[in-house]
Amino acid sequence: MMRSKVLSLVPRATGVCRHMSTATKLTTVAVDDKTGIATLTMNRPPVNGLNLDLLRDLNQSIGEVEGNKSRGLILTSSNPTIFSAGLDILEMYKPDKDRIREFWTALQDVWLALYGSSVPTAAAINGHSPAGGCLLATSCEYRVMLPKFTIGLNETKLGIVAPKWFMSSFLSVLPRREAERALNQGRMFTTEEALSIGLIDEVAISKEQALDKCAQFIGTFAKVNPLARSLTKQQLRAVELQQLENERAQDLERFLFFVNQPSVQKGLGIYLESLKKKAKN
Ligand SMILES: CC/C=C\CCC/C=C/C(=O)SCCNC(=O)CCNC(=O)[C@H](O)C(C)(C)COP(=O)(O)OP(=O)(O)OC[C@H]1O[C@@H](n2cnc3c(N)ncnc32)[C@H](O)[C@@H]1OP(=O)(O)O
Repeated sequence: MMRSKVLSLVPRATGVCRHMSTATKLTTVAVDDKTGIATLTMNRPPVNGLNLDLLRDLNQSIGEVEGNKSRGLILTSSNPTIFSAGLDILEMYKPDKDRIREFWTALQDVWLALYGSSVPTAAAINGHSPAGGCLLATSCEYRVMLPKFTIGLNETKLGIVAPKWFMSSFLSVLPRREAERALNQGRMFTTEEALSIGLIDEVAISKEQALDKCAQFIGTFAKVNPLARSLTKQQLRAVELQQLENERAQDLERFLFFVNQPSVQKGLGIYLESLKKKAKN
């Protein structure tokens, strides 16, 4: 049996105010004593929407894994049908002007930390993974997904535009022609389609099997010099990482300008309503 050391496992607060800042954790990190692999689990009901609090916790947890000499990181979800619904639209709809800056900055931080992580990373995608969920999955080096779910960057379908660094992660996984078409169409892929196009690496029949397969992938580096491996990864990813580092401020301003356009706000409102109606039916 796996002996896990839970590094941070604090119950979630039941507060209802969406802008409430809490000291509670929306992620947990468990390190397997035998393999040394850390499993980072997102736990923000109902859909792991990436709000400011979850992004901050993710960033802190990735930092914890970097700091605790783990052999690798597996990203997954405690929700049995949703990996992550992507960015929490409530953060972007009628936003608070200070909080939205912190929100986007935290998202940039998470991407820089995950895409640039020095340890091998894998995503056990145990549920739907649209937009920001797909960003997290494609920031990892390996993806194992359960059947009958969907993954993709659907931004154009929402009338919004994925930033360049979302595209970079996508392009690090898919051939350019496929990535370009999927991005322009805002296409969501089923698990089977994602496998055939190369957006995911393997299909697993259960979360447990997905975690095993991710651990096996990380295990393939056991005999590779860790410093040589991590410097190689960082060199391969340096251009995209450096580009966001250099353009962080402009990227934030671009986002703020776009999100505050009346037409974008209107579109987000309609989309939120459609999600709520769907949830009621
Ligand atoms: C202007 C911005 C500019 C640039 C930004 C560009 C980058 C953007 C990246 C993004 O990530 S945008 C977000 C994109 N995400 C989506 O389109 C996913 C939307 N959600 C779904 O498709 C589904 O909810 C699901 C994830 C497939 C899960 O389906 P399920 O049937 O299990 O749940 P349900 O739809 O009933 O939802 C439950 C509950 O959660 C609310 N919800 C869902 N997704 C979001 C979200 N992304 N943000 C906020 N809230 C979300 C949904 O409304 C329901 O709420 P309710 O219970 O209060 O009705």
